[in-house]
Amino acid sequence: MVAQLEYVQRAQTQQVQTENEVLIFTFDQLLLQRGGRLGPVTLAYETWGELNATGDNAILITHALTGSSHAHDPADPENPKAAWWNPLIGPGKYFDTSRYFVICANVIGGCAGSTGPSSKNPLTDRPFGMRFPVITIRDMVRAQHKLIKHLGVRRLAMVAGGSIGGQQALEWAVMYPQLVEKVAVIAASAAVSAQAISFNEVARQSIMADPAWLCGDYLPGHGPATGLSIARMLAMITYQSEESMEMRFSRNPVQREAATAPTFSPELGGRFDVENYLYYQGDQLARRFDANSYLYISRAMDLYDVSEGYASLEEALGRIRSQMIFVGIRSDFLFPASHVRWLADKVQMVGGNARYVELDSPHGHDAFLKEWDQLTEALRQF
Ligand SMILES: CC(=O)SCCNC(=O)CCNC(=O)[C@H](O)C(C)(C)COP(=O)(O)OP(=O)(O)OC[C@H]1O[C@@H](n2cnc3c(N)ncnc32)[C@H](O)[C@@H]1OP(=O)(O)O
Ligand SMILES: N[C@@H](CCO)C(=O)O
Repeated sequence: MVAQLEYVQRAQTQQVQTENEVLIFTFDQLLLQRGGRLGPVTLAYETWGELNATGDNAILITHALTGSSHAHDPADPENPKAAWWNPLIGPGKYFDTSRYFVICANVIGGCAGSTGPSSKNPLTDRPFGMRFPVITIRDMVRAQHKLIKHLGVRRLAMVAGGSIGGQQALEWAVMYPQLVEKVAVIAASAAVSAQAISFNEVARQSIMADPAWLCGDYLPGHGPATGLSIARMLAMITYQSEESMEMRFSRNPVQREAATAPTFSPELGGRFDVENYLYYQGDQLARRFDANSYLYISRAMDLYDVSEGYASLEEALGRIRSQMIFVGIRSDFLFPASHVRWLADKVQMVGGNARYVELDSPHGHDAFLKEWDQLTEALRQF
């Protein structure tokens, strides 16, 4: 009886607890930045800690391109592989769940429970595929705003994220200046470079060139695995650095059994350890991620320009009221540290409260998923 009552209460608030602790919030519709509307919209999210009575101890964590709501795993809290920001979240950690109510939601366009191209189009009862509308970072943030209102959050103590998560964090500061006390923008800038767009476009072309892509109408489990895997191989190069790849792989021969046997002559591929690493990473992503989501989210990353819709970049950044920290990574060539520093300076120039910190890491862009001590130290400067 009690269980049934709880179910009814949850259903009334459109919040349903699933087996793996991922919660679901559904709302009617979202008006989209590029026109049109999406609805109903579902967000899959997780929370850790308790919201206080005044509703002002919440922290929103925003994820990157292939992430999910699973930023923390209380069942395996010391394992960085169990959840993507596990070493930063938990009781006594930087995002201290004994004091804060930490929230992370899968972005719209994603494939980890939130509405995306693999969701059913209510008009056709089939997956959206390429009928999914173009979505932007601002759309993702507006959907998150609905979620935090639904959860009873009155003011966010912090929004923090890296890469596309950093773009979302920045957008929070500009769109909802009164709602956020502190914002951490990690390895992200005001808009990506031509070089970053180029890498993303080659990745998308490799997905769309795979005959299994079928113009986006592939059946679940029968997607363009080869195209997606090549897209990830390319992207993994951009998440590292020449320095880290030399350190890790150099010209070493394969050190372990090939992850996916290449179909061509062994003389033409699969000889070097770094090749094997890329095959493995490509294969892993093809198993866990939806190719159409990759197209849409990588495009949202390209399209993001914090000044869009404002008279100038200064006008956009002049809206910021939060205390800002910008974290660059010395060896990041996808979001170069100089671009992150430039943005921090711009925020200061328009009167904002911004600080820049640089991680002295050889690990390239993905250092925000590895350099736990440096990240904690940088964020502690808040
Ligand atoms: C933040 C977000 O929102 S996005 C989500 C982030 N998560 C991901 O990207 C999930 C995929 N994970 C990864 O790519 C990585 O673990 C990162 C980016 C977090 C760290 O990258 P790395 O420094 O390369 O990590 P690591 O050394 O653990 O290697 C990653 C994998 O490659 C394998 N690997 C490492 N070296 C080699 C090699 N020489 N040959 C073949 N495979 C290799 C590892 O065994 C590991 O496999 P596992 O994931 O099954 O344990
Ligand atoms: N490795 C991260 C970085 C992208 O910014 C991801 O896969 O989402």
